[in-house]
Amino acid sequence: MRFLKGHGTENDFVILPDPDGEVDVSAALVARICDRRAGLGADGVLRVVRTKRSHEVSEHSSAAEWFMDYRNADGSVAEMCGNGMRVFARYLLDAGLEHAPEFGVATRGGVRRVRVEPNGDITVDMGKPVVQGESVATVGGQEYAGLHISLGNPHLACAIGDPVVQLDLNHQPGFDTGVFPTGVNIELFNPVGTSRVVMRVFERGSGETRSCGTGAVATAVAAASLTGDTTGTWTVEVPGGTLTVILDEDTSYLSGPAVIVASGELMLAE
Ligand SMILES: N[C@@H](CCC[C@H](N)C(=O)O)C(=O)O
Repeated sequence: MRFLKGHGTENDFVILPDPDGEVDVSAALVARICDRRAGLGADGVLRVVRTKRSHEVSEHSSAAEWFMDYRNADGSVAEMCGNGMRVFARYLLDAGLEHAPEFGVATRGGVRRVRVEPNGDITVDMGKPVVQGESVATVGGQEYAGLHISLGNPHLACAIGDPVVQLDLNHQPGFDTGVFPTGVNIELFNPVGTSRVVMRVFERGSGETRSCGTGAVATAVAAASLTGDTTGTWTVEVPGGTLTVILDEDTSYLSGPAVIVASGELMLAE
């Protein structure tokens, strides 16, 4: 099976081109591919399927030619992946399967529009974030309050007083399974000056990653709410780089770099 490897601010993905939807990618295979010692190593897998060949998207998604079949490193599926979408778009452009400056991609969370910026960065229209209430994450015995926000996938974004660089995110943080029955992506952030935050994330299905696009948008929403704003441009610094989030009245945008770093033949099989 042919593969490519790419990343967006070091949130890294294995890309599996499967235009006709012929490959049955089991959870076990995804977990083996993402294993950083016995496999290629990645935070997730992006299977590239023609929307009309996918059985998972609704009729209105057929407006987009391509479906991003996203899987977490443990093989679980997710509705949306912001950095994955930017890397997926880079692949489509490099392969000549889509053309700049703008096109749509189908996901389990609906169609997302992507745009190529003059500097090569890729921007995704992430849709309107939905604040669903408040909840609490527990890290190292410490409780942190935050906002429950949906970007298609679930997030708990917590502003904390302790420096995020000092947190131990080697273990699953605690969360309220009554509020998040299918799990949650947990962002911990420090506001640093005007419209800038430093963020770390523990992703559902992947553990700590060096960046999370949907998490960056959730973090911007939570940071903005502390200032009483709902709109504006936010710089989100993550261990793997810097992302820009724009919040407006109707939607949100995520921008940053996305690169393909390798391609080859995968020897792993079902
Ligand atoms: N890294 C992604 C989010 C991937 C999905 C997430 N782990 C989930 O299960 O919801 C991003 O860049 O948004």
